[in-house]
Amino acid sequence: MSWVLAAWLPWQRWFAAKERIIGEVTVEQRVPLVDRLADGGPRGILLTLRVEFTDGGPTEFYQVPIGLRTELPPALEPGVIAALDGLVCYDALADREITALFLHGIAAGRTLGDLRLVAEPGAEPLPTSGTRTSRPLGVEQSNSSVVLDERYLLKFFRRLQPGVNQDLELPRALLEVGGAGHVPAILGSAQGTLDGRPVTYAVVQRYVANAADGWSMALGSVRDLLAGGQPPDQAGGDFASEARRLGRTVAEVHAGLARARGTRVLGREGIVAVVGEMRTRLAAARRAISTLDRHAASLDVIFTAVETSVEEVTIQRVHGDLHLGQVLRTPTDWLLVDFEGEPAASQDERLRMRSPLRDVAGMLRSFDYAAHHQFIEPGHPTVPDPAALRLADEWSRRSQVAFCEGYAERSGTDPRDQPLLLRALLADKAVYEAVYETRWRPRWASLPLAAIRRYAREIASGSPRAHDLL
Ligand SMILES: Nc1ncnc2c1ncn2[C@@H]1O[C@H](COP(=O)(O)OP(=O)(O)O)[C@@H](O)[C@H]1O
Ligand SMILES: O=P(O)(O)O[C@H]1O[C@H](CO)[C@@H](O[C@H]2O[C@H](CO)[C@@H](O)[C@H](O)[C@H]2O)[C@H](O)[C@H]1O
Repeated sequence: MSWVLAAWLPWQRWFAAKERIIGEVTVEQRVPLVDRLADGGPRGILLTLRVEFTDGGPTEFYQVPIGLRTELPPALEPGVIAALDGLVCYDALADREITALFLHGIAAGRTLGDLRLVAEPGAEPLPTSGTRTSRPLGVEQSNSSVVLDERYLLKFFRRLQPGVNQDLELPRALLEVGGAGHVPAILGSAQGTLDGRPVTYAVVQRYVANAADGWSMALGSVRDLLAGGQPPDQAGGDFASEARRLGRTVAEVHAGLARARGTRVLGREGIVAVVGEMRTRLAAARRAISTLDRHAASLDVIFTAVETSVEEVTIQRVHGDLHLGQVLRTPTDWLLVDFEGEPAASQDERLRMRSPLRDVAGMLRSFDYAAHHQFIEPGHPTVPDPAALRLADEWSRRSQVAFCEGYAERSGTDPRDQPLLLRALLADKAVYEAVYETRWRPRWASLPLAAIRRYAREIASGSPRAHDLL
């Protein structure tokens, strides 16, 4: 079984270590979930896999809910892993008879081997039986989520790291301080132990059915704008009021996280350490993307400016990977999802306090992505039409400014009032994105690379003025 999984894992979207060569896969834990083989149903097992690599670097752990059946219904075929001893073995994510067990198990407070299924204290109770539908969410994601009865979202954290997952911890923290209005309600979780420490296998949230994700909304707005050919402030596709509202929401979530987990002030030494991380990230990115070499000196100018001129930075727990795909627009509000931080981050990195401007920079980058996404669509000319490019730039700038204004309305401070730090964070995020895209979606890499080129040019042409950043 281990060698079968070793061959199967690298092909899975959620397998994070794409660039490393697997040495060995062993089953770290095996939790029997159900055995209905005798009456034509599935046998379900939750496997925790220990993955070692030939480079001798850090071990990683992944979970795979496995199903075994004598005959596989067609809907489960995409998940097939192998045929084993007369049974078909498959990733059980699409199997309602297995996924519903988590929902019902949480409702009943069941313990299965090392796995504890726990209802969230004070939350709306989950059903103990009778779940009729279960469908994989079917969106681009780093983990795997399933929608049950169009009402509950069961999210399996594929790569397991010891410690309570931040996607559970931070929404809980917000609830403690009465600030959970901007996140989907957490209803339950699956907990276990890994390396002797608690680990979160999965969470159940309220599925927000009547919502549009920010990324799709932004793309729609840009499309409308280009179809009309009017400047964004006169066109139907203007996103500024949504961006302003989103800025307010993000500021409120930051205020909630600060109330719940506190803040600290980072002095010069701490700032130098943070800039050191940015330099390390850039150096690693340059090893993977040689075209970054020509911009490195300019980016370093801004990093040095932060080190030498920024006296102190207030830090706190933040979202960690905020972008338009992580926000949902309901009829009344914006909600934030996925507090896990950047997918490749270690648990220690995820727990670290950061400047809230890191999230602001993530969202500002996202407006830039949405505005320019049209230019990387298949069939689009390699050199964009200058008029379309001008409109896209204007859409991005208006959305960024409106977001900052909304943020300032609620927090009392405009992110643009910290131009050096904001610019360094924007550059750092774009460097992260360049690596992410090169690894996962090479066609998209030109989006952050174009931004890095632009930042480098702006930095080289003089020091940025406070409100002139975006
Ligand atoms: N509670 C929810 N209700 C509705 N849609 C959701 C919910 N949580 C997440 N989503 C959608 O699913 C997508 C992926 O979720 P996310 O938590 O970001 O997964 P991952 O950590 O695997 O990337 C989000 O971009 C959002 O559009
Ligand atoms: O949502 P995840 O936590 O998996 O975040 C990762 O994937 C994102 C893409 O799905 C990636 O975001 C980048 O692309 C988005 C559009 O698809 C864009 O809105 C973001 O601004 C851009 O960073 C994210 O960086 C990565 O960590």
